[in-house]
Parts: sequence; C-alpha cells; structure tokens
Amino acid sequence: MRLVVVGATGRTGGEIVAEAGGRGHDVVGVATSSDSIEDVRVYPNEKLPELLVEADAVIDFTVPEASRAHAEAVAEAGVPYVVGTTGFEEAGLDALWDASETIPVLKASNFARGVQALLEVVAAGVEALPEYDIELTETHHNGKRDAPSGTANAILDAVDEARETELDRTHGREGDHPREDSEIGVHVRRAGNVRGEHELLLAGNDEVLTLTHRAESRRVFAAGAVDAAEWLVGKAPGWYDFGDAL
Ligand SMILES: NC(=O)C1=CN([C@@H]2O[C@H](COP(=O)(O)OP(=O)(O)OC[C@H]3O[C@@H](n4cnc5c(N)ncnc54)[C@H](OP(=O)(O)O)[C@@H]3O)[C@@H](O)[C@H]2O)C=CC1
Ligand SMILES: O=C(O)C1=N[C@H](C(=O)O)C[C@H](O)C1
Repeated sequence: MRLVVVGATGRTGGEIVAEAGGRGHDVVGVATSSDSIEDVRVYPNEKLPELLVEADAVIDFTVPEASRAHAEAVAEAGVPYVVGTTGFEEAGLDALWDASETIPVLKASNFARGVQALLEVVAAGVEALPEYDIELTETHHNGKRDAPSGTANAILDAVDEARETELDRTHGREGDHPREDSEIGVHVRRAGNVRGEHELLLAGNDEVLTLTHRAESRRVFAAGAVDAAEWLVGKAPGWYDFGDAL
C-alpha cells in the first residue's frame, strides 16, 4: 500500500519508514522540511494534502499541535489515519474525534504489544489487591517533550477504572507529610536515550508487586504502527485503539 509517514525524520518516524519499506510498502515521508531517508523522499508539511490523494493510509508520529492540523487534512482526503503522537490537550483530542466521524482513526499511546498486555495485567493486579499503595514510574530519553508519557496516562486511567475511583495523582513527592491512601505517586525520569520504561509498583501486606514494561528498541513501536495501518485500511469511519487491531 502507499503509506504517508508524517514525522518521518524523527526518532520513531525513521524506524516506521524502515519497517514499512521492509514490508514492501510504497512509503513517502513528511516532516517540517524536505529531506530523504535512504531512498525515501521526505516532503515538507505543506505538501501533505497533495500526497494524500494517492495514499492508502497515514501514520503520524509528530507533535500534538501538528497532528491536530493533520487530522483535518487527512479527514478531508478520506484516508485511514494512525496516530502515535502523545501529549494532546483536549482541543487536539477533539480534532481527532471530529476526524473519526469521516475516516477510521486509530490512536494509541504505545504501539508495543507488551504494553497492551500490561494494561490488562494492571487491571487484574489492581483489582486483586484493593488496599495496596500504588506508585508509577516512567523513564524516557532526554528529548521527550510530554510528561508523564502517554502510556503512563493510559496506565493511570486503567488503575482508576479498576479501583472505580479517581486517585489523586501526586507528581513527584516532597515536603513533610506521610502518603495519603487516596494518592497514586507518579514519577517521571528523563535521561540518555532510554526508549521507554514503565513500572507500576503495588505494595502492602508486607510485600511488593512490580509490573514493568521496557521497550528495547523503537522498532517495537514501528512494527505495531505499521500493523495498525495495515489493519485499518478498509475499516468504517470511527475511533479504534491498538487492541482492536490485535
Ligand atoms: N505511540 C507510540 O507507540 C509512540 C509514540 N511516540 C510519540 O511520537 C511523537 C514523536 O516522538 P519522536 O519520534 O521521539 O519525536 P522526534 O522529535 O524525534 O520527531 C518528531 C518528528 O515530527 C516532525 N514534525 C514536527 N512538527 C511537524 C509538523 N508541523 N509537520 C510535520 N512534521 C512535523 C519532525 O520533523 P522535523 O525534524 O523536520 O522538524 C520529526 O520528523 C511523540 O509524541 C512521542 O511521544 C513515540 C514513540 C512511540
Ligand atoms: O516519546 C517516546 O519515546 C515514547 N512515547 C510514548 C509515550 O508517551 O507513552 C510511547 C513510548 O513510551 C515511547
């Protein structure tokens, strides 16, 4: 299929270009300026509407403000849209939901299959240990903009759903008071080139359970995003998540 990768010059976009090309797809890239990655042409952002005419699917790993604008163009062209960008404000998410009225939109904060499994395991663990304290730690490379990560937010939502309440998200911890039962600690680390680690710790009853996912390369995200695009072609307009494609 003809695939447009938006954010093709980025850390993850470059891996997606390589993965899709390796599977025999006809790939064109988009970024803020023209470039080329091996033999794949990368066009500046303004060319996106023209490139969409021939496209079977779009994969977007950029920044929220860009994805928000792309959603409108992709919906206008009627092309299936896979979004990996994280860190959306409400208005950006609304733009994606609007687009999903005319095209299939598949958005995921993490295209690693292990993270989909982690979300299920988190729900089971939290339900099984209702009184335990819970703390979340995520670690990423020093170039990451959004904090906490999109995956961390998805894990926090899964915890709230399992506990059937909204825990108070305590970002870092300082001062002079003990932990409240209603809290969930959220700890963010940014260092080096860490691809993405998420650890949920549950502690109580003189024991500790930790649930950890670690991406060992960005290829895992690229493979999942291309799987999602292949699956999304031909689907009805609507909102999909990565779990639907597995
Ligand atoms: N869902 C998932 O599984 C994953 C999600 N991500 C998310 O993907 C996003 C990108 O991450 P990462 O690859 O590290 O980011 P990078 O900063 O490495 O790359 C960003 C890319 O977006 C491009 N870009 C920026 N603004 C625009 C614009 N207006 N129009 C077109 N392209 C634009 C950049 O182009 P240029 O260089 O020309 O400016 C670059 O190619 C983040 O939100 C991250 O959290 C990351 C990994 C996995
Ligand atoms: O920016 C990244 O690198 C990653 N971002 C995603 C997130 O915010 O959860 C997924 C992955 O952890 C890598």
